[in-house]
Amino acid sequence: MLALAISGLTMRFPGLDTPVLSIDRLHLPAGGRLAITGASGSGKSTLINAMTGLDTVTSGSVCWGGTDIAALAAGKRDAFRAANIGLVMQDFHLFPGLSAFENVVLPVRLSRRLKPAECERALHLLETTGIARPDQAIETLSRGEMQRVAVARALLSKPGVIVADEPTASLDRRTGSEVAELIVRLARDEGTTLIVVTHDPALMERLDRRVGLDGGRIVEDSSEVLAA
Ligand SMILES: Nc1ncnc2c1ncn2[C@@H]1O[C@H](COP(=O)(O)OP(=O)(O)OP(=O)(O)O)[C@@H](O)[C@H]1O
Repeated sequence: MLALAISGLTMRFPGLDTPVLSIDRLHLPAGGRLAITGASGSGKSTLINAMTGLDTVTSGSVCWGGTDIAALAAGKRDAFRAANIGLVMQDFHLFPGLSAFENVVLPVRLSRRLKPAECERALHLLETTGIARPDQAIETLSRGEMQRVAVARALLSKPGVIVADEPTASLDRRTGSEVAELIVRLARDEGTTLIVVTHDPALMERLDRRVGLDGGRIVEDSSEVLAA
């Protein structure tokens, strides 16, 4: 599991006078479970893109267990993300025309040959996430099942952290609640740090800390409220 230490982080975009994101300090211990909330446009996706290295930051540092990914070139950030960060997105990002199993192993297969142990782990993760037929075509699964496949895929390479961007937002309440329970349980069982952007109260209450954004700044931090 990985600890996160963000400091002096800003993200600016061309044509805008002020930074879209300005985070003085955000630390999360290894194994921590953090919810990020905030209104539309408050900077949640921009923060996720910065902390996962999907975007280049304007200034500041984003350290995962001692590696400052803000100081890495894009190619090295991509390699760090592939090795250390499991991503789960709102709209699943699965590939039609492939089976559930093929979707889980696709990111590894795109970079190198799949090892037999990874093949076994993919099948085990699909079983753990409640997918009974690994060879079922992905487009025939229910939405809840699709998100379960995306969770299994995120965990295949034993990442130190799972970052999920509104993972239950496109699911109905009951299915969303089941997926929320699954993500938190697997993060605990697999020993990964967990960071989730969510408005979902059922998911938020399963995490130990909530940070709220407004105008790209942290305006609320439940751990500081508790410490005060
Ligand atoms: N590439 C970009 N160029 C210019 N402005 C951007 C860019 N990306 C994001 N922004 C702006 O940054 C602000 C924060 O956007 P962001 O997508 O991070 O918000 P969000 O909290 O994730 O919103 P939502 O909940 O609606 O997805 C918004 O005002 C958005 O218009």
